[in-house]
Amino acid sequence: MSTAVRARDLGKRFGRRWALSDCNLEVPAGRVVGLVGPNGAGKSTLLNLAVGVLTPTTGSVEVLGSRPGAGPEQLARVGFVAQDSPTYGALSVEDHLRLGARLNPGWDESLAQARIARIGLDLHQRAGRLSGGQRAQLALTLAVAKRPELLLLDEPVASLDPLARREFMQELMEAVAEHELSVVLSSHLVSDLERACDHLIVLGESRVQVAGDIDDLLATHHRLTGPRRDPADLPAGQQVISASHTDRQTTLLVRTESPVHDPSWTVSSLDLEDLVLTYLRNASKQASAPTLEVLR
Ligand SMILES: Nc1ncnc2c1ncn2[C@@H]1O[C@H](COP(=O)(O)OP(=O)(O)OP(=O)(O)O)[C@@H](O)[C@H]1O
Repeated sequence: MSTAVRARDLGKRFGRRWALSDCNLEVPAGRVVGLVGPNGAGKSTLLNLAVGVLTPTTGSVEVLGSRPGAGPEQLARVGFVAQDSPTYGALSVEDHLRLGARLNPGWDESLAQARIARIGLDLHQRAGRLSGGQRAQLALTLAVAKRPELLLLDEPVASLDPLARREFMQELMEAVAEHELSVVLSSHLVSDLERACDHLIVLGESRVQVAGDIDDLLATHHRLTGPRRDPADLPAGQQVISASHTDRQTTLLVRTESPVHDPSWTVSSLDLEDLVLTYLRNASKQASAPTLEVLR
């Protein structure tokens, strides 16, 4: 199976602050990947590293088997829509399509025209006069019509109203089905991604908290509720992600490849949001825990 994005010990530091650190990832091709995390988690940094806009401070990243931005061929294989769907305000929709055709060797003019017509954009309208949602659709059209193998989208629905959000994701899914794309898209909200994505990367406090196919993640994480006990007593292979206790009762969120047979537990499944929030809570607890530090 080919790999869309592979990161090895990838890190990026701005001044004294690590925007991303110790990032190890292997994203299979053909997936729609949701990249989720709160403000400042490192999502844009990871996408900008993957597209070659930023260079790593540590480690390496490979996209479709090559270094990001390695040359014109590599650039043609990757579509990128940066945060806030950048377009040229003074240029019309038609000018954008002409620019796309001029700059991209694999440009699919009929795809671009059909998409613009379907969305209902006026070819003569300047991009500066379009609504935020329309600009996002224009930017997505430019990225899709270059016929990339991988599409990287940085918070594409952030500025859209709920209906436009839904339509945008629908359009994206159609593009994925029609053109066998791999997609990585970032968001703060799991609910934006739940329907569309089959793979998830959760970033928190500049680190990957958990990553994997969503079906696997949901099948291997369970909530266990039962009489109060020490999580350290669990069998090997049951990794405790979070634990909470009352006087009599313990609730654990565990990750395990095997079924839980212990009859003293009531085992229930998690939804994706529970899972993401648990990992993010852990990350912020670790970040705020006091650490010994050598000051220079
Ligand atoms: N060019 C830069 N110079 C300095 N610091 C930066 C730069 N870009 C990002 N950072 C810092 O790196 C951290 C991660 O930022 P990043 O934009 O990757 O997060 P994000 O998850 O995309 O956030 P958001 O959801 O708010 O867009 C933040 O603390 C941010 O302030």
